[in-house]
Amino acid sequence: MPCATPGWVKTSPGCWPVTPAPRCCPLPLANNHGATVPLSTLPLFAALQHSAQHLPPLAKRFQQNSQRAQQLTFHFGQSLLVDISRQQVCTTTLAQLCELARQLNLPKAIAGLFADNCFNPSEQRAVLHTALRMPAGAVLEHNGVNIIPAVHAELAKMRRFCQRVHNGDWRGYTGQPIKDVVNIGIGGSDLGPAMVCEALAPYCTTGIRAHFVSNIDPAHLATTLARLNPATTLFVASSKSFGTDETMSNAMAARQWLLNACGNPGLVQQHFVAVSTNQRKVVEFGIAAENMFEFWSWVGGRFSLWSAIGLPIALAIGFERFEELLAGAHAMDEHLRTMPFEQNIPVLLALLTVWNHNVLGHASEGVFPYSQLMHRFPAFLQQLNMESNGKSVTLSGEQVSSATGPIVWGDVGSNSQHAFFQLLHQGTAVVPAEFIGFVNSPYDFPAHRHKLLANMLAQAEALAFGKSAADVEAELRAEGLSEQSIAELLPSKVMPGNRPSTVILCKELTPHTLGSLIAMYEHKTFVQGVLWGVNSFDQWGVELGKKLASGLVDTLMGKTDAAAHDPATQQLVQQIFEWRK
Ligand SMILES: O=P(O)(O)OC[C@H]1O[C@](O)(CO)[C@@H](O)[C@@H]1O
Repeated sequence: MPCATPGWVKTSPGCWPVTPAPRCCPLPLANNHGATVPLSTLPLFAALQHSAQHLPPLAKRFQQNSQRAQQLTFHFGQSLLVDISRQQVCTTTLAQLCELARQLNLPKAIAGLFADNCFNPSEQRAVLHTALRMPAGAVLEHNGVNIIPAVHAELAKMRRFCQRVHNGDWRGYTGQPIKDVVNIGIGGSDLGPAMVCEALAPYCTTGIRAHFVSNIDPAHLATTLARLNPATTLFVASSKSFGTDETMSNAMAARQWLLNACGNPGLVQQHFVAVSTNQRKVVEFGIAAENMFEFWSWVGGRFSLWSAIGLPIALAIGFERFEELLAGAHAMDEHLRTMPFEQNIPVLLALLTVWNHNVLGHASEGVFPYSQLMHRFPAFLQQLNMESNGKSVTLSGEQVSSATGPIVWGDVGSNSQHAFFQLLHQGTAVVPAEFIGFVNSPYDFPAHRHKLLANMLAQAEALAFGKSAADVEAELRAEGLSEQSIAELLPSKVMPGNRPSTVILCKELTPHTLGSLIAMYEHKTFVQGVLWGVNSFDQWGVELGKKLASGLVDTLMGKTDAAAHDPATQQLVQQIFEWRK
């Protein structure tokens, strides 16, 4: 944001309305974790573009190299592998991409991420979410103070709280133990915990049911409360800023619901805890400071599920399982920090985005978990990646010279096969796909499990190798079709193939594996941002809409005129007034 003082930048806590008032801070002179030159100006990038003009078909690549599948499969421990052999790359391309990353300062940026040297300049904040999953004995200094003891002190507070809830020592206004926990938050204060609780449903054995309310649509809160007993319900008001309108409105309405039931404001305390960085606002809201779980400005909202924002996860799956999630993420941190780029999974995945998006021009990335439990994973990834890398200016404020964040989208398999995979196979847009599969499942119906994985494998194969005109013709001929019918049907039945995909195969969906998988995508996002030279840790693009919405609330409540708005908005406001009951 521009500021009156040249070379300075206006910052805010990243929420609206902004309190305290925006302040001015010096802009760092040099960016300390991004590429110092644009990707597109490097001779190596031109070489990659040149090589992309003559890509052999995937079928030919496999024919010519019998070791291709093994050479392009990367293992993470004993329970996760990433197979990129169906991407339009060879080992030479990968070596060039890795060299490109080195030329774009990636080694320094990765080291910086683990050493308090990764910075979010437009909000004047450090980026230290990896500290949240470091073991107790680790040391990570921020402003001269080792922050790991504070991280573990907060984890210990969460553990004690979980024990009290699980043992039935934390009781509601009638003296009954808590049975349901409702997380009230949005964006990073909702998507991560909601996704993890759903993904780890088989581990939700503590007897505490977790619910999530995020939307300002009253249907979300109303339908959730309708299923609950206020006497046995605990609310977790979750907001980094404790100023987000949706969360505050839902939290206030939930408090009123509780008050209506118990009739005594003093008893509401037993049903509300908060997770935030803003103690003043939490206390102003009426939640006691001792019932607040803290995290820190150096944790970005979309990277925060490892902090106290993960409290509903720990309540649902138990604290020990939550620690396994953290350990899985830490293992991926170590992988990113120590592995050479040529075997570094998050780095390779980010480089494949550069290859597919910047070199080959594919505008979106599809992510398809073959797991019903991973239903919310694409939505989580959308915030993680698109809020981080949907940027058009570099860290130093210049317009970017190449495309940044692709559109990330997806849904679970096999459902998505019956919805939009047609476009993936035969549409004019090529969508690089990431398939995520799990070999084992705690559920019965073994035949279903075989079918699920078979479908995933089949999709990757069909995308890569397609079906040639010769094969289609032979098939139609075998069916005894006339020459005319064959000629008519053939074009619609040919599958072009050569459509890139990655298969991420995991042994089982455990807390540890899920932690690693999420951290893998966090690091993929971070590395992409470094390669594009953007600030992956701010989100100024969402602010204008929040401000306009606030003004329009007054208009819809009849307090202000719509005249200040554009003609299209005025017309719609008029229609709302006419139709409103
Ligand atoms: O946790 P908070 O401060 O309520 O913010 C919620 C979400 O809103 C955003 O700021 C975007 O509006 C996200 O970045 C964040 O995760």
